[in-house]
Amino acid sequence: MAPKVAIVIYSMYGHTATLAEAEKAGIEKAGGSATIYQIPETLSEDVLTKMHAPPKPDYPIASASTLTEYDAFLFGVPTRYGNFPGQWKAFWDTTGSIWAKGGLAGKYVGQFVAGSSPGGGQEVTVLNSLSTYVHHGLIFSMGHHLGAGTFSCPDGSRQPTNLEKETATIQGETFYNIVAKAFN
Ligand SMILES: Cc1cc2nc3c(=O)[nH]c(=O)nc-3n(C[C@H](O)[C@H](O)[C@H](O)COP(=O)(O)O)c2cc1C
Repeated sequence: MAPKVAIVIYSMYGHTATLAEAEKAGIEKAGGSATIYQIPETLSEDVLTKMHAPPKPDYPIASASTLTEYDAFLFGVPTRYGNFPGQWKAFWDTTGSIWAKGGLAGKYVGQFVAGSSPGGGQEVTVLNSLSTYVHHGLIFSMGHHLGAGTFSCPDGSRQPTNLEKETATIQGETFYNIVAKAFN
């Protein structure tokens, strides 16, 4: 049976979304498939406009039940003040009970990141806080100690390079090959 993989992201300016597509390409290259979700936005349209955020990408919104439908996850996490965004905290707060009850034990997780400067964030806390719940949690790291990554420069103008997208694709392919072994 092939594992079902969800790539779950928060992306305000599109960098994390670009890496998510590259990760998905890697999973497909390995013979798997993946669905990209985004977690709910918590900021108002007015605030998003003031932050010059473009319209959201057209991905389905992840919910608590989403997490129970998949075997493995790659989380796309942009950096906010050296940590993960409040949107991710709000999502864990609403879904953490599922993780806490062990309802997702045996799931595999990995992550990739975006920031304004190389290594700008401490997003590892997303997985650290989760891995206490998720047995066999697979924290797969490639290149940057938090998985594939990109940086946007302070004005957001720098887009993910081909090398960064290639690293994300390699991470997706490798992640799927490792997880698929556990399902065969
Ligand atoms: C409120 C705010 C705080 C940020 N804090 C950091 C930070 O601490 N370190 C960093 O490297 N980048 C920081 N950034 C830059 C974002 O991580 C960067 O724009 C990244 O590309 C966001 O990913 P996205 O394009 O998918 O939204 C911040 C951006 C915003 C809007």
